[in-house]
Amino acid sequence: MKYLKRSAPPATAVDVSAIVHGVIADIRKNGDAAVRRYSDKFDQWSPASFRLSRAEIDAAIAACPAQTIEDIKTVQRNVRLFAEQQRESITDFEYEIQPGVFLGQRNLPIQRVGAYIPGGRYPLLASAHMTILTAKTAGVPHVVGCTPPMAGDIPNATVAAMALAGADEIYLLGGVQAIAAMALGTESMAKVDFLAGPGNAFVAEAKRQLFGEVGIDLFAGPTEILIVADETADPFTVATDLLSQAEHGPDTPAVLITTSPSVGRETICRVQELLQRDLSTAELSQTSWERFGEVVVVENDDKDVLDTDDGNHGLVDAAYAVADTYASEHVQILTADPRRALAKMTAYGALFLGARTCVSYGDKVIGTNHVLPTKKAARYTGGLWVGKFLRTLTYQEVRDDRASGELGRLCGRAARVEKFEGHARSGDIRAHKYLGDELGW
Ligand SMILES: NC(=O)c1ccc[n+]([C@@H]2O[C@H](COP(=O)([O-])OP(=O)(O)OC[C@H]3O[C@@H](n4cnc5c(N)ncnc54)[C@H](O)[C@@H]3O)[C@@H](O)[C@H]2O)c1
Ligand SMILES: N[C@H](CO)Cc1c[nH]c[nH+]1
Ligand SMILES: [Zn+2]
Repeated sequence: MKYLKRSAPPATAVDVSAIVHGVIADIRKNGDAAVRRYSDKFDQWSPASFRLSRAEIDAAIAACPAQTIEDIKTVQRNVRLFAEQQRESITDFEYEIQPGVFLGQRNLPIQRVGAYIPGGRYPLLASAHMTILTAKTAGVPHVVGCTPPMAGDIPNATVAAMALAGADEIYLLGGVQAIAAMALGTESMAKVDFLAGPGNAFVAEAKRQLFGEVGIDLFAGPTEILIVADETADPFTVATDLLSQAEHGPDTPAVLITTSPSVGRETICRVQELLQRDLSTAELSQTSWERFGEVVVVENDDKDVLDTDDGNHGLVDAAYAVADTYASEHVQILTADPRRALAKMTAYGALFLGARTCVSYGDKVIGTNHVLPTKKAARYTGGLWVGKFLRTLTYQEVRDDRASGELGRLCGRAARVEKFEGHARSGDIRAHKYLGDELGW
């Protein structure tokens, strides 16, 4: 493995965890007053009510161009159809584990969900489809949506997407103050059971700190992209797609793992060219690329790599293995046989197979969820999906006397091995009732 470009992260200047801790503690103690103070401080936003009225929501929708509304509906259809397929893949069942003994599973929606739609830098209306609509498809009866104001005003398209996705309440509130208000509740906002949605480092950390008091979907912080490319990849496409995500903020890792030194070198040149090519977000992208961009060449000098049973695939498989160690949020596969990554890779938020698709399709239009794990959370979770809004609940019923008595005997013995006399007696009385055993106590 050889680095053609290494990341060079700056020494961290802000203690995100401490700032978030302070804001949450203040909101816990002072409720609405503290929420207002932080909204004013961080977003210069202190309206009479953070909650939008029906008239304000209708006005926001009316202010959007007709094409925007039509596109929102088209994309929401894709997101809904995919989420519905996911919902159908989750089944309730009842299983007779032994004669007369029934064990079952039911999937019930969470009752109150808080959905965060990012909006600090960009009006990220697509996140409304991913959070609110997915929760609604899971059957959540009440969804509260929060998004920050945009330059001191209502982000019309975001509000339209939130409303069309089915939000029951919409608040123009951002950052930690929104997350804490939804999780803890205030005088004016009833608390939710579960928080979903992506956000910047402050938002992700606030969700992490509040986990336990509320459920959270996953750690979905600042965006990441990783591309695996072989010699068939077009460096112009690779560079364009790396920069598609680098513009999210100054903290976006954009990584290329390639088996081709020339694709690696060419991509670095193309990135520099593209940054000069009338890219309105070039400043952020450049900062991200300089600080967190990496280009890694997986080389041909490891004999074991090439001596696999898979012949020519050896080197590309080695690239997939390197990519897995990053457990990146988005992994795009630009190789001759992209579907092979499905079999070879295990650690990613979402895979994008082949040059005909791209991360932006997933972000904006295609229908898979774009709320995905970052900071290597893909090692233990996938992205947001209907299943995250469901609680898988079990139940049991014993319909046979003999079965109950026999389980009682087993339970008595099992509990006494663990010194649980009280538990054991619950078993004993059933063995007594149904099998006539003596109660020894
Ligand atoms: N992982 C995912 O699934 C995913 C999906 C979409 C977006 N994202 C990420 O979401 C993020 C969106 O970030 P954003 O900033 O544009 O919007 P945001 O809505 O997440 O955050 C904006 C809020 O941050 C707060 N804030 C800003 N500076 C602060 C400070 N110094 N102290 C405390 N609070 C502060 C403000 O209250 C503001 O309302 C990006 O990092 C993007 O990459 C991730
Ligand atoms: N790439 C983001 C997930 O990290 C999602 C997104 C939506 N719009 C633009 N980007
Ligand atoms: Zn994106």
